[in-house]
Amino acid sequence: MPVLLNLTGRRCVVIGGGPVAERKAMMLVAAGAETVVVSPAITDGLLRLLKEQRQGVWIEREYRHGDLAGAFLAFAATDRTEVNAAVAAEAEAEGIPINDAGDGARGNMITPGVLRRGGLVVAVSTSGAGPAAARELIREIDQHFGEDYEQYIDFLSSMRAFIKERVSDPGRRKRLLRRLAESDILTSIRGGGFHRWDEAAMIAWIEEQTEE
Ligand SMILES: C[C@@]1(CC(=O)O)C2=NC(=C\c3[nH]c(c(CCC(=O)O)c3CC(=O)O)Cc3[nH]c(c(CC(=O)O)c3CCC(=O)O)/C=C3\N/C(=C\2)[C@@H](CCC(=O)O)[C@]3(C)CC(=O)O)/[C@H]1CCC(=O)O
Ligand SMILES: NC(=O)c1ccc[n+]([C@@H]2O[C@H](COP(=O)([O-])OP(=O)(O)OC[C@H]3O[C@@H](n4cnc5c(N)ncnc54)[C@H](O)[C@@H]3O)[C@@H](O)[C@H]2O)c1
Repeated sequence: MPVLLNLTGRRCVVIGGGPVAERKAMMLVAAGAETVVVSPAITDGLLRLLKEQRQGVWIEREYRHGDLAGAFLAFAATDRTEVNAAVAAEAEAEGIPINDAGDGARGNMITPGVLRRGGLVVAVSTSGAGPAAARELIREIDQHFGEDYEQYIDFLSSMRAFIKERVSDPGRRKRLLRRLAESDILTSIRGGGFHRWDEAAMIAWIEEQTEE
């Protein structure tokens, strides 16, 4: 069951500082998490992120039991199986979800390949069968989702908020939201002929749907 987590301000701990840890930490910082990396050495990319941009904290030493205190999520990404296993055991004991980059099955959460277009999120997972294949599929999907989707999601977001604010009857609201999802706005955005709707246009659309 894939879920999207809101990580804003949440403490997330990454153990290890190689390219794999860098990928996980970048994702956490982008999600607004309070990111903590514990590792005696880190990649240049992580150094830039954590020290120069001050987006997160680098604890410059090996993992110690207790490093996961207060963590919302934990990531074990060292190149040492016994360390990753110890991190996984601490997380398990503390009830903290754990991603083990060296052994997907030992952890209880895996990171899928992800494509984002504004609010649109496409995730691809092979359930650990072939992570490189997940990455390739994302590249393929990437070609099918242009910037037009970003505009489309923006439009859906403002229109949905407007409908929720103006239409109180649940049945009518549901019908309108379904019509909205079925509308050909995306086609018109793609054709280049779409202009942001003002309040009058939104009201007109709602009335048009109600008349039919
Ligand atoms: C999608 C992506 C997201 C991300 O990491 O953020 C991701 N792996 C990526 C790339 C990648 N990983 C590996 C290669 C080398 C080729 C190969 O082996 O196939 C490449 C390709 C590359 O680097 O180009 C090796 C590898 N990966 C795992 C193991 C251990 C094991 O098998 O359990 C080993 C063997 C290690 C060893 O040999 O020791 C485990 C996991 N990797 C996952 C995710 C989770 C399952 C996702 C799924 O399948 O749904 C899972 C279970 C746990 C996790 O890490 O969450 C990311 C694409 C990022 C992007 O888009 O750029
Ligand atoms: N999940 C994935 O996507 C994926 C992809 C490739 C490899 N892997 C696995 O993940 C592991 C890490 O990959 P990498 O390329 O980043 O490895 P790496 O060897 O480049 O980096 C390992 C990092 O772990 C740190 N480290 C070592 N011992 C530590 C300790 N006791 N406490 C804290 N940090 C410690 C090192 O300082 C280093 O920064 C690999 O060994 C492999 O098993 C996973």
